[in-house]
Amino acid sequence: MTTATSAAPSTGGATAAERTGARTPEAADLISNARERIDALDDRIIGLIQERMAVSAVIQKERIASGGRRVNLAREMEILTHYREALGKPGTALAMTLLELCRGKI
Ligand SMILES: O=C(O)C(=O)C[C@]1(C(=O)O)C=C[C@@H](O)C=C1
Repeated sequence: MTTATSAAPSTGGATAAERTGARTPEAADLISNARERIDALDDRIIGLIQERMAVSAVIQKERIASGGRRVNLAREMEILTHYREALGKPGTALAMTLLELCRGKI
C-alpha cells in the first residue's frame, strides 16, 4: 500500500491526504471524485431552492393582492409532513428552513 502524499498544484500545495483525510492515493482519488459530484448536486439543490422561492413568492403575492394573508399554516403542515415522511425527523427541520427561506420568519 502506498501513501497519499502527492502534491496538488491547483489547491495551494496541499497533499491529497490533507485535502481528503485519506491515507492512500486510491482513497484520496475516490473521495475527490465523490466530492465533485457532491458539489454539483449542491449547486443543483441551491438552484432548485431558488426556483422554489420564486414560485412561492408568486403564490404569496397573489394571495396578499387578493386580500389574504402571506402565510397558510394548513399548507405548511402538509409540507412539513411530506418532508418528515420522506426524510424522518431532520426532514421537518429541513422543511422549516425551506419555508423560512420562502416566506421569511414568522
Ligand atoms: O402554498 C402556499 O400557499 C404558499 O404560500 C407557499 C408556501 C411555501 O413556500 O411552500 C409559503 C408560505 C405559506 O405559508 C405556505 C406555503
